[in-house]
Amino acid sequence: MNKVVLVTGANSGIGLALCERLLSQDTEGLQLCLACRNMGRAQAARSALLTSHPTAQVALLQMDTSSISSVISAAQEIKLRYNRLDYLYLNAGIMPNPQFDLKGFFKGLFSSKIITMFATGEGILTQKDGVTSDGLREIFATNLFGHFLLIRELEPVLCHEGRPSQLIWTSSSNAHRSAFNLEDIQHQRGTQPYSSSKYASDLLSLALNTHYNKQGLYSSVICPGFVMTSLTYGILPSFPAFLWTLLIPLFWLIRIFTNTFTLTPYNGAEALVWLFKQKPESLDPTVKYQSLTSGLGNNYTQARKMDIDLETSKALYEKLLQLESEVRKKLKRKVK
Ligand SMILES: NC(=O)C1=CN([C@@H]2O[C@H](COP(=O)(O)OP(=O)(O)OC[C@H]3O[C@@H](n4cnc5c(N)ncnc54)[C@H](OP(=O)(O)O)[C@@H]3O)[C@@H](O)[C@H]2O)C=CC1
Ligand SMILES: CC(C)CCC[C@@H](C)[C@H]1CC[C@H]2C3=C(CC[C@]12C)[C@@]1(C)CCC(=O)[C@@H](C)[C@@H]1CC3
Repeated sequence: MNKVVLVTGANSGIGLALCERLLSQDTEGLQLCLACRNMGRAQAARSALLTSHPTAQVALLQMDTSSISSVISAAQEIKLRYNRLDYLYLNAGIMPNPQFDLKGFFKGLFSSKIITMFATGEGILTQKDGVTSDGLREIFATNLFGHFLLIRELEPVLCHEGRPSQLIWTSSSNAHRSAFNLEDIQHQRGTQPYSSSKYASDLLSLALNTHYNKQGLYSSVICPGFVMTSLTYGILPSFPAFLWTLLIPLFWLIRIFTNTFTLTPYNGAEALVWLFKQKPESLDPTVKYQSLTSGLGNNYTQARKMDIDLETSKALYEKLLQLESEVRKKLKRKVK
């Protein structure tokens, strides 16, 4: 039977590399659906995939994860097209208006935290967040809440006892407990909305396992490591792409000390591909699966314990349900 795989944010970077790698493993037995906000870029990604895999089944779906109405209509379309989804990769993500703290970076270079700084970006990155047309914080809506709503909408095609389905989140080692506040889940008051949204996805994944495992739905999180994509190029906007390329030998050197410098989308997708091959029942819901690349360039996946607890994950889940009911009410009023 064909496996149906839906990937959000599939038109570039890690999402696109994941699609390419899945098709390289099994072109015939897969039905891929690329869920993207920009259909022009989605078409280009589909053409690229079909060039290397001409017989592959690659469908497109328009979805903007930051928009409630877009997620709801995309979910309706998915339910019309497919009886079941085997894998849902929750990969779309943004880090808009990043501010790189150069002073903090140089301070970190000469401190004992140098490896942690390169592995997690801790202490050197903040972001200026925006507000969506639904009135939600943009990073929270795009990285977390849109995906939460999508899962809720897709329950009928995801929950099947006997044949489990998998949710796989592209989280980050930049997810820190200190950036997250249960009283401010959208991170309206702080300067690290990206870290907060990724920490929230770690918590949510645990809560989803608590709620859905009995119904045959499992959730896991991964970190792709530091990958050079449009998201990371945006961190130093005045730095042209060719300068990043010039830095690659330096990054290879750093990789000897921290194998989190996966650098290419292909390498970064390692843990996503690894999870595709695992039995979901055998996975640990309290670990993050990390894509790693050794100094010699070999890829592997390693499980790392997350700094999360069940109580906070349940509390976040309740808050998300409450927010969901509020936005649905608002949407109904708008339609009337
Ligand atoms: N690069 C890195 O070092 C790391 C990345 N990550 C995570 O990996 C994931 C993929 O990022 P990466 O490949 O690096 O970056 P890219 O910018 O290349 O990919 C991000 C993808 O998400 C899509 N996207 C953004 N906003 C929306 C939206 N509102 N609705 C639908 N799709 C959207 C983008 O579409 P569009 O082309 O239209 O913008 C794009 O396809 C993200 O979740 C990121 O946080 C985690 C750790 C490290
Ligand atoms: C110009 C200098 C010589 C080199 C600057 C390097 C930094 C821009 C990077 C060093 C570690 C990187 C990193 C990320 C972004 C770019 C760096 C800060 C992330 C925060 C990107 C998003 C994530 O989710 C993290 C896992 C990355 C961690 C490492």
